Amino acid sequence: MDKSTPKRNVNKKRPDYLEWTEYFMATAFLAAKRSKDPCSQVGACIVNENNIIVGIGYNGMPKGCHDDVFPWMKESENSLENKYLYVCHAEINAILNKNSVDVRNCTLYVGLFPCNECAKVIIQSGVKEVIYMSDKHSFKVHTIASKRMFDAAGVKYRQFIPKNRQILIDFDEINWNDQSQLPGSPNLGDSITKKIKSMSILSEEQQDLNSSFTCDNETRLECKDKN
Ligand SMILES: O=c1ccn([C@H]2C[C@H](O)[C@@H](COP(=O)(O)O)O2)c(=O)[nH]1
Repeated sequence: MDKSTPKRNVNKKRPDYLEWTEYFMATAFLAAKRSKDPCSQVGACIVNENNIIVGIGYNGMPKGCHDDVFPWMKESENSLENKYLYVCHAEINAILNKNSVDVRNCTLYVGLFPCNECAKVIIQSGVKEVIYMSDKHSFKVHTIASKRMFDAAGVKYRQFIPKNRQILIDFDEINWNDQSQLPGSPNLGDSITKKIKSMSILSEEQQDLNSSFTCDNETRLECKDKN
């Protein structure tokens, strides 16, 4: 184990677990990493009353409209060459991707306050609450219209205030061979590579592949927008 890692009490509940709201917003931000939009990557995560995720989505081109073919521009004089006529918003994709019968009484976590078109679909689908990260378009008419509709329809909305500005995903964080987790298993060191190499179960070629994997196997979920 890393000498700098503080000792943990293996007989007590882990204190540094993710709270539900952090977990769901982080899931929305992780989904946003799939977006090809060069300017705004938006992710959404829909959760039912039992804290079960029932839909995830991000902004992207519709099926069959290839994202290498359709435009990502935003300021072309020819509006047919701008992305806006084509991109499916994250909220719509999350609702359409649902793996439950419906999303009635669900909560939608989203990176950006929903536009008026998304707000209509959110209301009609029965979502009861929207938790958003950024309200950077609050002064724009489509956001004002969204809030007017949410207020009239009784859809609650509130901004997510993160406890931590960053949540780190480190594929090496969990030491699977830590004796305190798996009594009796050998502690072969912290890195997956070291463990697998010392078990001598991989060919040279596989070990090389595995080493290159461990160079960049860290994903940072950054809450870039503070608004
Ligand atoms: O509620 C929303 C609003 C916007 N989006 C997507 C649509 C576009 O891909 C970008 C916005 O691009 P800008 O360059 O920032 O204008 O965000 C969404 O998914 N949901």
